[in-house]
Amino acid sequence: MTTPAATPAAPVVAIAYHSGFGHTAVLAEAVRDGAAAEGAAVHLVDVDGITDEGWALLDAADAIVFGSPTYMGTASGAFHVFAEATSKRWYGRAWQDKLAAGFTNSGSKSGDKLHTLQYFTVLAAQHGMHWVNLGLLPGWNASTASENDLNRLGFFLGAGAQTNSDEGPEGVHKADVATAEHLGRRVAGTAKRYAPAAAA
Ligand SMILES: Cc1cc2nc3c(=O)[nH]c(=O)nc-3n(C[C@H](O)[C@H](O)[C@H](O)COP(=O)(O)O)c2cc1C
Repeated sequence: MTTPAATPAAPVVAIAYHSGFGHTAVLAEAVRDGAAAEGAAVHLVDVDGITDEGWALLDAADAIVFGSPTYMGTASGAFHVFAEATSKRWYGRAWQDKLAAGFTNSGSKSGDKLHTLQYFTVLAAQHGMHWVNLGLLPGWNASTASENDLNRLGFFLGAGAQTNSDEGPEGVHKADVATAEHLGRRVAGTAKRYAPAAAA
């Protein structure tokens, strides 16, 4: 007698983000859409003034995607306040073995965004989380390439976006939005395979 194949539970992805002026929020929503398209239950958690309900959503997630604008070459002050407050989880190893990933947005093409993504990886490692990288080759790096390529800014650690300093949230580059969607799909797909709760 054959038993039906187990249907894995939908993975739960939480996006812990800050956005001072709404640009990074557009990317958070794109990560959400990508993860949802891959079958995840997704929660957007604005970490600026995070509530008990927000903390509970993060605690219950299989994967937490960190997102922040790059301010002065690192994550924003509000994100750092949140990161320091995660120390309570760190003491109890509450996030051990969850998946983690990250995205950032800034005004310059580079703007030292790599440092923000690296900061997220260290935060994740301190919590014993497993980092999910972007998983894309760099775009826009050949004579035949286009600025509309996925991963047009060529990051490997996570999704990097650039928004012109004189444009509002509607100016977030469509290729960067698509790259953030890709990250959401990748995190949800990885959670289906590896996250303890999703595989249970
Ligand atoms: C205090 C401050 C510091 C900034 N530092 C950087 C930086 O280091 N590199 C950069 O490229 N852009 C920098 N910017 C520009 C922001 O990253 C950019 O405006 C971004 O789109 C803001 O995203 P948000 O609307 O989600 O806050 C800075 C902006 C502010 C307000």
